[in-house]
Amino acid sequence: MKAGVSATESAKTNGSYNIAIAIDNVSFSHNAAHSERARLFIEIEQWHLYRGEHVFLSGPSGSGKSTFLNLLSGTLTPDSGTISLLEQPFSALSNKQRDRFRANNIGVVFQQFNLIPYLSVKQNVKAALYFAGANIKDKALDERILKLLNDLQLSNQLLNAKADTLSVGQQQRVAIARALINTPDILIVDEPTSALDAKARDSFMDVLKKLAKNSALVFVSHDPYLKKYFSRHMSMHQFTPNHQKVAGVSDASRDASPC
Ligand SMILES: Nc1ncnc2c1ncn2[C@@H]1O[C@H](COP(=O)(O)OP(=O)(O)OP(=O)(O)O)[C@@H](O)[C@H]1O
Repeated sequence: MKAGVSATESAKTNGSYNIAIAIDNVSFSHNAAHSERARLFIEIEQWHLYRGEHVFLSGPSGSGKSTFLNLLSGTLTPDSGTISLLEQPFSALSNKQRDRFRANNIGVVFQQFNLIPYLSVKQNVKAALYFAGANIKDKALDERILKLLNDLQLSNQLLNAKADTLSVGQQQRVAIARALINTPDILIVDEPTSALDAKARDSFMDVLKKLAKNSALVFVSHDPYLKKYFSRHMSMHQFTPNHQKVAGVSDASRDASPC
């Protein structure tokens, strides 16, 4: 059992919960004192995402997408209301428990990938296992890393290459491997395809959708082309009703069944 989340973990083992993310009456705004920019107000009465459900979130630059993702991953705290992941309200966890919960249950792919440049591909992926409390000397983990990298079409020869020697597309795949190695129930992916050409973008989406099949996936992108991969679409302006109107993207649409 993982520290501080025993009820959640036992539910996870039994597969007894279906809602991966639940948001209730949340409001948030950045501290105006720290910003001369237009102030963003996020207000969400009720929102949830099921296990295995994949949602496409869009909105123009500055509309609050990254802020929303930071609320979901617990790196920002709402001013009011509750965000629960796997039925665990974040507010009930200490900082240490929150870090461990995040490492065990949430995979994040950042816009800039955030790989550790001087570590190898293998070491970057292993770091995620380490933070989740795994015994990284276990040889079986090396097999798991290799398999995942192969699934992501990364050559074995790159295993010991330093992250800062990789192409952008290769870095992106390592970032996905790092996010998926703990088989997270929740996957948060922020603008991952901006550096890819059309062919690489399609192949990336196919692999991501397949590997994230059982995870709740929140996928942020400016690229309307990618909407076709998702049956549920949202625009950030649904969450910012009292902020300036955000142009461009249609309101939520949702299939009855998960993607
Ligand atoms: N730490 C902060 N303090 C104050 N304001 C902030 C902070 N971070 C973001 N903001 C403001 O909140 C708003 C939303 O920013 P955010 O980065 O969430 O938008 P975004 O939709 O992710 O943009 P992009 O697509 O360019 O990444 C912007 O007006 C931004 O200036």
